[in-house]
Amino acid sequence: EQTPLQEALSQLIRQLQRKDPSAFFSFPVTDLIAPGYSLVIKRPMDFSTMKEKVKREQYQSLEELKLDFRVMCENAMIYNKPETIYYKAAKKLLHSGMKILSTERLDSLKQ
Ligand SMILES: NC(=O)c1ccc2nc(N)sc2c1
Repeated sequence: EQTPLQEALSQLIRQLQRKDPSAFFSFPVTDLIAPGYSLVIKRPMDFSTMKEKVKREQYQSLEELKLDFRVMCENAMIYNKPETIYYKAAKKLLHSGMKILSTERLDSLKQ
């Protein structure tokens, strides 16, 4: 029952999640584990929310998924100090994820 776009986006999220082995980005960050998070971060994002958006067909394009992915990583680099494992994981995830989501890579898959 998934559209081709939903199928493609689900596959990309699976690939991105493999780059987050500690699962720091699997679920919404709570104020319980991250004091004051909801005061600092205006646009929370995580992989479970992205998957829900795919399911509800709330992404019209790959670009929109890329935006949420970037926001998710940047949130972690705003809230967490540079010396933390969360900041470092976010920086690494952003770089590896942007390669996975790069259009030239995806175009090459289409040919
Ligand atoms: N994605 C994040 O920014 C993140 C994830 C997990 C986590 N656990 C903590 N104790 S602070 C924290 C922050």
